[in-house]
Amino acid sequence: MFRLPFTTNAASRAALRQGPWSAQGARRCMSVRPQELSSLTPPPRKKVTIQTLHSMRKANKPITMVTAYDYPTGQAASSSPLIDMILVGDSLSQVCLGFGSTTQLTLEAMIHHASAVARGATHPFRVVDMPFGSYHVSAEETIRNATRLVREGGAEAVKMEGGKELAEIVHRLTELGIPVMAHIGLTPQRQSALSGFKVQGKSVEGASKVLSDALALQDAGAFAMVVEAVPRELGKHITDKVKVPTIGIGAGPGTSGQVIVLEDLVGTWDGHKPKFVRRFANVKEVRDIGIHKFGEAVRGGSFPHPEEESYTMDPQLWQQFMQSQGDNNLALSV
Ligand SMILES: Nc1nc(=O)c2c([nH]1)NC[C@@H]1CN(c3ccc(C(=O)N[C@@H](CCC(=O)O)C(=O)O)cc3)CN21
Ligand SMILES: CC(C)C(=O)C(=O)O
Repeated sequence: MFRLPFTTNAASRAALRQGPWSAQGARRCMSVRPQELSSLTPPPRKKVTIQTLHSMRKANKPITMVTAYDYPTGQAASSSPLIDMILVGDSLSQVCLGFGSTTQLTLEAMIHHASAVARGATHPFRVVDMPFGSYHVSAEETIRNATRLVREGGAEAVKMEGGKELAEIVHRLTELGIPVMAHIGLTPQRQSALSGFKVQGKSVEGASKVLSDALALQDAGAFAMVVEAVPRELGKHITDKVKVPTIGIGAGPGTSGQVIVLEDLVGTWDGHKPKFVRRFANVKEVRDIGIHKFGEAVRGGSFPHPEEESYTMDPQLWQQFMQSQGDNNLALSV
């Protein structure tokens, strides 16, 4: 069921479902009577599944994925029918929690945030990152942690960073019914071992390592893979060689889809900006103007407006109350 918060009647729900992406829809909404709306609105976007994603890859229809970290961003990521997948990425650690790297994120924090995203999300397929250390110790512990992400975090699949060394655990999880999205190329959790955030697969050996990781993880059962920060020639070549969807971030236009951090694309993150980030909106500016205007209005005494933005009490009851307090000043003070 397609859920929309904030609305109380069927007509406004239908109008909202039409959404800001459809200028034509908006015009129609204004020109027809509410009871006619439901017949004009397109059906809500169907729930995206692994099968949907595999069909899209086959049909060469680019797949879209954005990150989300909490209930409102889960809703935001679901606000367009053009978004297919949500990633509760461990970039959460930096973008949302203010840590210096993704390695500081705990499993508990990830579960806390992923479950909020799941409550806000509608049709997109939800993937949750396994935090650093949560899939490193043993198969048993990895399975226990992935299970918690599914059961408590609402994950429909988990993602883990690494190459062929993960093939065995990817196979195990897949067999148990926990779909795994691989993450190859630049793996930010290994930032220290890689001596920084560097484009991967630029040398002959490097390119062949990333390709062999992709093939090994596909064979192990990964249903899709993130390919991060590799030359675009390699991004395309890997996509041609594997059958599962490749979702690129800094891997060029030749992958099956693209993923980007939500705060990067809407412009609320003003930290480091990798080359592959495009800012599609400047929400930070709008947000900060709003906050400043609130400050100005309170300082200037124009907020809140006494009638429009506050409550009042029956004058007789107010009088009784003041008398009960032994106070003879009966005038309303505000
Ligand atoms: N806001 C945000 N966006 C992200 O995409 C992101 C995060 N945070 N945090 C976790 C990881 C870290 N990521 C990063 C971070 C930096 C570069 C980066 O600066 N890359 C260099 C490559 C330079 C080269 O080797 O040529 C660049 O300049 O783009 C890439 C990915 C991607 N992830
Ligand atoms: C950058 C994307 C792919 C990611 O893994 C994250 O947001 O954590």
